[in-house]
Amino acid sequence: MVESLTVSLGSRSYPIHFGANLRSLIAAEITRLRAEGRKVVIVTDRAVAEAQAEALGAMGDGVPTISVAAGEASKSATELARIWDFLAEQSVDRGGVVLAFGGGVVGDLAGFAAASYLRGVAFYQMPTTLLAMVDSSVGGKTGINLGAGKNLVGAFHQPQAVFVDTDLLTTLPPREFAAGMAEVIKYGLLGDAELFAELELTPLGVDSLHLATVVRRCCEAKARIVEADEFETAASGGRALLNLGHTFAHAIEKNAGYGVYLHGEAVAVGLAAAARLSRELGLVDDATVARVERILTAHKLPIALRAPIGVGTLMRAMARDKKVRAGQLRFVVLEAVGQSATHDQVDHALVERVWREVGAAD
Ligand SMILES: NC(=O)c1ccc[n+]([C@@H]2O[C@H](COP(=O)([O-])OP(=O)(O)OC[C@H]3O[C@@H](n4cnc5c(N)ncnc54)[C@H](O)[C@@H]3O)[C@@H](O)[C@H]2O)c1
Ligand SMILES: O=C(O)C(=O)C[C@@H](O)[C@H](O)[C@H](O)COP(=O)(O)O
Ligand SMILES: [Zn+2]
Repeated sequence: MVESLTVSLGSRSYPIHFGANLRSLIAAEITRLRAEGRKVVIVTDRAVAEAQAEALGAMGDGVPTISVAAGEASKSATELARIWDFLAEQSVDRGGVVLAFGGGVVGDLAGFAAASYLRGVAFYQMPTTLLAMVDSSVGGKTGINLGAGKNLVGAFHQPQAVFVDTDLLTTLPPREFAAGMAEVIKYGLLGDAELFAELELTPLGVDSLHLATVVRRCCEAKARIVEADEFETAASGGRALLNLGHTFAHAIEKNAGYGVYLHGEAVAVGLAAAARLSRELGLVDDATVARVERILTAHKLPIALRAPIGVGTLMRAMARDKKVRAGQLRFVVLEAVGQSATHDQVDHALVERVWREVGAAD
């Protein structure tokens, strides 16, 4: 059975479909689009194309497909240009449709190619990682990395629809499943204390009977946040809350070298750091920090850097964060488990102390 929820954004509204064997639904959608004379292309990565060859074949029989190398390094200007060239070679016109079949890397990259090619063509998301199902496939943030920092070039471009089939996760490597759990735990921390408590009691695994329910709950949370603040312009709170842990995480990803920490692993260290920063600011107590660290560890996620990176280097990378205004860092902090807020004017000395606590070097 297919269940759906709508992300309500006026003319940019779209459904998120949940169910098993959604490939037949998407195959039908592709057939409908092609019957209307619309050119459909698929963007995926090589590991997904191999692990999910059957699903890809069932959906994309005869559909031109481009595969990028698996991993964060593909979120680059080089790969973006390769996809633009592919779209041109395939004579994709303004009625064209890009289907992103993969994790967050494929979704962000293909989504930005769709946002920019011919000044914008339609795209669909079929996420294949836990992280992409609960977070990156919803909300329309697309983009690539620069040497200077994560996601520094991109666009808001909402998909036409998202197809979430948790059966695709059976081939996902355990380390990648754990990385997705960092974003799930993020949802608990930023606004769903009940979800957090459930995960504390029973860590979620790929075999958990309620996996699909948890995925849907995260999508619902993200949909409501995005509906309220699509372009992340709220003066406080709003969509920026989805960035909990990310001011730290993006500095780690950039400085360790893209791909050394999976995004979710860097977010896990970032969540631990955000909890510690919230304690420094007097917002939460030691017990809350301990709960955050315990739940991350229980889901096989890091809570400290694996190898030291200099505090100065990390602080300089943070200055590139997209939440910075007039040179001031903006952090997402915890007020309790299940309650978060944005916080401006944080003393840099406190941030440096937190970096050292999670393993940064002088
Ligand atoms: N746009 C957003 O709102 C948003 C939100 C969160 C994260 N992101 C971005 O998402 C990216 C991380 O996404 P990710 O964690 O999905 O990583 P990913 O896209 O690199 O996928 C993880 C790995 O798993 C493999 N894989 C994917 N699905 C598989 C499957 N079903 N079976 C076997 N292997 C599979 C991939 O080939 C890859 O090697 C980062 O670039 C991050 O910045 C974006
Ligand atoms: O959708 C959002 O908004 C998010 O912040 C979700 C994050 O998990 C995601 O990593 C996002 O790509 C970060 O965006 P950025 O604007 O901080 O680069
Ligand atoms: Zn993220």
